[in-house]
Amino acid sequence: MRTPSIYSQDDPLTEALRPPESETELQRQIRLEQEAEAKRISEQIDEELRLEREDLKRKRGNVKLLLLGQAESGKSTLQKQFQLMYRPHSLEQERASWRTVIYFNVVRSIKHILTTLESWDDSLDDNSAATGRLLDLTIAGLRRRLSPLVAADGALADRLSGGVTVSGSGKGGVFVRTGWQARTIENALGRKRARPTEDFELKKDELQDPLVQDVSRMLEASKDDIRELWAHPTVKGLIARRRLKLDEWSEFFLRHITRVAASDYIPSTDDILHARIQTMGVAEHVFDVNIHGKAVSWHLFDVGGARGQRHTWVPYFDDANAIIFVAPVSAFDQYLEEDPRTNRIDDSLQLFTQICSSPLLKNVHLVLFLNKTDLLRSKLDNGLRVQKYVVDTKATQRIIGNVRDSIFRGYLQSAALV
Ligand SMILES: Nc1nc2c(ncn2[C@@H]2O[C@H](COP(=O)(O)OP(=O)(O)OP(=O)(O)O)[C@@H](O)[C@H]2O)c(=O)[nH]1
Ligand SMILES: [Mg+2]
Repeated sequence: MRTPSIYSQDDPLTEALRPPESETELQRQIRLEQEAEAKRISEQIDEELRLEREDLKRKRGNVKLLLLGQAESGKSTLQKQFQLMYRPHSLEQERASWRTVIYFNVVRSIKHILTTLESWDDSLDDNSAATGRLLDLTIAGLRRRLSPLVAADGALADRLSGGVTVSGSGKGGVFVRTGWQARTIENALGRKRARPTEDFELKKDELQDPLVQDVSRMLEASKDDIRELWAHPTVKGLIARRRLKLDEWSEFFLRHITRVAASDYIPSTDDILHARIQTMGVAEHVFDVNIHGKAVSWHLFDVGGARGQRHTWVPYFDDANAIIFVAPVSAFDQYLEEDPRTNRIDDSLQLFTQICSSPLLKNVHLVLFLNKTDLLRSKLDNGLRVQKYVVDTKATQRIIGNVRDSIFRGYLQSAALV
């Protein structure tokens, strides 16, 4: 009787694989080696399949979300809101580096006011010649005293951008790439350093940045002059006549100049949400979110919205799960920085139409986020009329009665949804 064998006599496959009765010792050795190698390969394949399955499982818990929209629509601000909700500690770590951005925003605003005043035609003013001369003298004094602060504009821009300039994306805007917060400190110290682990370390470094320290000293010394400039009747008059247009963040920081110019200033969360710096390329932010007890990783891609940046979005379309399209409804009286002939609402509508008709995005969930409604309300309260600005005929036809609703309808119409 044959000894029991692993080769079952009932299974035809096993029967076929049975070694021949006449197998020599050498042949047996070779066969066993081949079987061991086959087993190793099979186990390797099993392991690879297991890893692939795990990866797939992990990916199923991953959500890729794109934040799209024109420049200044509020994408990075929305991303900061996500950060506040899901990774507040990381915003805490960045807090001090936002000081450089806010100083830059303030210096740019003062520069913009002074430049506009330079080209101001005094025949537009109602004041008598004597009062006009007096006002001129006051402004000349302010300009002289504020000039060292205004001169820091270029150095602050370089600190933030690392000296990288972007052509064709607006007039002299400063763009930052992902990870700019840590790089700003590296640039300040002029050497590479490990990522900061403690808030204190970051604050200390930032406070040691000689440029930021200089600007802080100048701001503190100039805060009365800045307040005087901001409250000056000529400046107020130019704003009222819309000959001087200030961005929302400019007005915000100038209103809070006493606090911002204090030597121990650390930006508040509200300040960080108001700070303005343009995004370059695509910046990924990962948030672990617990949804009904299941951990999901949200990969939020915040993109640069200026026209010169939009080509960088396309590689991210392929495997996106959802898009939040950010539309600034208050922008009806504004024009693109990168193309001053194009109304911002018209550009936003066009962009939305392109996104909606892209075949790459046909299976992607789309959220239309109508942003800056607070500014829309205050503009309408101040008597601005949407019809005067928006040239997109489709949207304009709809702009009757409730303006917010009609802009919304314009978006839907452009997307061929109504
Ligand atoms: N008043 C008001 N300001 C807002 C709102 N959302 C954003 N902002 C401000 O608008 C400015 C521009 O916002 P960002 O988030 O930098 O714009 P962005 O879309 O990321 O712009 P790019 O990076 O150039 O594409 C910032 O100063 C924000 O504080 C809003 O709902 N209301
Ligand atoms: Mg941005």
